[in-house]
Amino acid sequence: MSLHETRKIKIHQPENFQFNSIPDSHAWADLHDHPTVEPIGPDMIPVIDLNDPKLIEKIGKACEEWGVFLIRNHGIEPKLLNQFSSQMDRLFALPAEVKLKVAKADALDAGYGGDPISRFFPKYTWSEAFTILDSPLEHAKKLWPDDYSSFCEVMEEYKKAMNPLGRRLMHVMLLSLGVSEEEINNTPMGDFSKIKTVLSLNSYPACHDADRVLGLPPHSDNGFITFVYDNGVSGLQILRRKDDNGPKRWVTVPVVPDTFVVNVGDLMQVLTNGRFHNMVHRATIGKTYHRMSSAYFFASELDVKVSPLSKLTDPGVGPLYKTVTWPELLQMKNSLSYDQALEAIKIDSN
Ligand SMILES: C=C1C[C@]23C[C@@]1(O)CC[C@H]2[C@@]12CCC[C@@](C)(C(=O)O1)[C@H]2[C@@H]3C(=O)O
Ligand SMILES: O=C(O)CCC(=O)C(=O)O
Ligand SMILES: [Fe+2]
Repeated sequence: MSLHETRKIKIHQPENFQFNSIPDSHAWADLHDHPTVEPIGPDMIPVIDLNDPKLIEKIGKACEEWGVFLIRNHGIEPKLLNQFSSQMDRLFALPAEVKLKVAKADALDAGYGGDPISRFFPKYTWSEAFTILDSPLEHAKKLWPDDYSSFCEVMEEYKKAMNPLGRRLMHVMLLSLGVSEEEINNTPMGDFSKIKTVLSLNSYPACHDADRVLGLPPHSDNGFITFVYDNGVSGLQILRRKDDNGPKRWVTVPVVPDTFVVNVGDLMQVLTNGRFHNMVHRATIGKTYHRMSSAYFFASELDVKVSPLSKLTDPGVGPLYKTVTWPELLQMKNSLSYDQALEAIKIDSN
């Protein structure tokens, strides 16, 4: 099975997002299903310094309690991040007719278009995305026939720099659960050829009626972990998950310079046998500022079967999830209700 065997997507970019009033097709009714709160007090999302002597402990706690945290001192050069942001600006500033030259034919293809999850919701999103599966070269040549190399170089460099960071974090996460180095080496992260990464660039134009539109509907990511980097405009919100006796609420992720947001995805939940939980999040729209973000999905190669680590399965209970590949998860999200994929591979322990 490939990532591409999915339903067709239609491009639903509103005409450069210029409307006097929000069309019904883009007006969401249920954005206030839960209250939105600021990240303060008990809702303060952990910010973790990767040089912290208590790193393993802190990451483990953040994954168990939150499923999301910010990292600083991550080692990615500011110069590269500036170049990366400039290329994102350059891409989304292109006229709509140019971007549509590299439109995705299918929801999970590389290229320009909407995000794959919007198909599961009755309204369109106020966003556009550009997905890089392997090399962006073919698409960049169509977007900038005379000047495509700088985009490709920066995207490749970004992916190359992020890969070891992904490995390092996954390593620390598993160490925090008491998994030994040897066991980690037997997981997909122990073998470079078994990791697959995808880079998605997202653009969320400002909207005068921002409370009625949505950038990305609530979802969890499918891979192990995702790194989000944005242009300093807030908009990402997470659904507070930890059962802290409080009501469910959307917590706005703070904008902290020089950090990445890291979130736990579905494959990580499977690998850790539910010790770490995926994290539901959404992207909201601002009234004044155009937000841009990138999501670097760190997952396993398409044919790698991910199953709970034996070290993390309870002797009497066994694994909680059946073995699954990344495309199988995507496929299940396609054919079942969007949030039922992990339920579908749950092993009934009775
Ligand atoms: C490989 C990919 C990861 C992704 C699906 C995609 O083809 C490109 C888009 C990614 C995205 C973004 C929004 C949420 C998500 C779950 C989705 O449906 O499309 C992720 C997918 C993922 O996490 O695997
Ligand atoms: O834009 C963001 O902050 C989040 C993007 C995201 O969740 C995704 O691409 O899966
Ligand atoms: Fe996401």
